[in-house]
Amino acid sequence: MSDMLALTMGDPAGIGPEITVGAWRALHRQGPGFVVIGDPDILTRAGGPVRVVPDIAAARTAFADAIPVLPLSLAAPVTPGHPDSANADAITGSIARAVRMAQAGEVAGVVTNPISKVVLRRAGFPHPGHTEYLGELCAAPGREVMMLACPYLRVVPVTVHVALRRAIAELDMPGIIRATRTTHAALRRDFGIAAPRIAVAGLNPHAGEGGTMGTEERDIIIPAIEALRAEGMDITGPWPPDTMFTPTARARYDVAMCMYHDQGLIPLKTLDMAQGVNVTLGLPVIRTSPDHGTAFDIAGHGTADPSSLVAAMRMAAEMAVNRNRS
Ligand SMILES: NC(=O)C1=CN([C@@H]2O[C@H](COP(=O)(O)OP(=O)(O)OC[C@H]3O[C@@H](n4cnc5c(N)ncnc54)[C@H](O)[C@@H]3O)[C@@H](O)[C@H]2O)C=CC1
Ligand SMILES: NCC(=O)COP(=O)(O)O
Repeated sequence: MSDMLALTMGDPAGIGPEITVGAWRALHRQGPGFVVIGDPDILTRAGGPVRVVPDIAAARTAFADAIPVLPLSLAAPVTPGHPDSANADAITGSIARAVRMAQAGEVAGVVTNPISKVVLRRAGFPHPGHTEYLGELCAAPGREVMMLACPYLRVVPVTVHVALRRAIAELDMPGIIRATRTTHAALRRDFGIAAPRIAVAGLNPHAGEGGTMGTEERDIIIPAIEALRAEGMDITGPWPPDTMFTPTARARYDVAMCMYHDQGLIPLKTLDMAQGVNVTLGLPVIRTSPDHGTAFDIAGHGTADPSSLVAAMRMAAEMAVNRNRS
């Protein structure tokens, strides 16, 4: 099994280049090692010692001394903080190449730098984000599940990048069951949790208060929980969302299945944005990323914290070891 990871360039006008340099500084002695698929000049400008390499073997050799880069050309010059949709093909091309390398076994996993969804959308990119694009690249559309994890909490949003009104309308029993089965299997295979304890959030205040504050719990969430329990899962809920993230409540579960994006991501990022990692479950390739975005407001200032990218690298390497073992 390869011990190297592929790191995508992300949006070159965001903080990706500087956190890449910061992550290399944190990891170049002990690893995990990584190779960047991106523009070497942008990384040099961000302060990194950079070495252009022809392949993964050369990248492994170079990693202790410099950031190894498999070069990729940009269509437009880069000004930090000012993204340009002209670079969309290079940004998505970096992701596609990283996935091909993982599929070929050249790298143990893919770590992605942040992209801007709106910048890619303007260039015609049809996906809401990496997660769905990865499903397509792995020929497994619809199998991908987003999870965010930090040392204190794991959350899976059952509905993801849709307007809140649509998330509520689209919430259904098959969606909850699919996301929970994928999460259960991934916690066993990639995270070494033999019998995952799963907590399911309600959608409405007080988890519907017996149907007086909403009926989704009664009609959708409870039937899904009962079906999953019948499969043998250790699963509880629906829990009132306002109290299920307290320290006492969190001690009772390994993952919280959340009904919409912000229900899970707000507690996670509030608890520990610096160590938060975004993981894609359910795919044949391992993929992690920092939990934050492109941070255009501080790009090029030299103040971006690389901790989340470092945590993403470490988590991808640990997942690869667990997956290999299982
Ligand atoms: N995995 C990915 O590719 C992700 C991409 N995004 C995209 O990023 C873009 C910007 O999203 P926002 O909501 O503004 O979130 P953001 O995470 O980029 O920024 C939110 C705030 O946190 C700060 N921040 C973020 N990362 C930081 C770091 N490493 N060090 C220091 N400060 C940091 C920023 O300066 C900003 O004030 C959007 O287009 C969004 O779609 C957002 C999340 C994940
Ligand atoms: N809020 C999480 C996020 O935006 C990451 O999305 P993705 O690009 O990993 O699909």
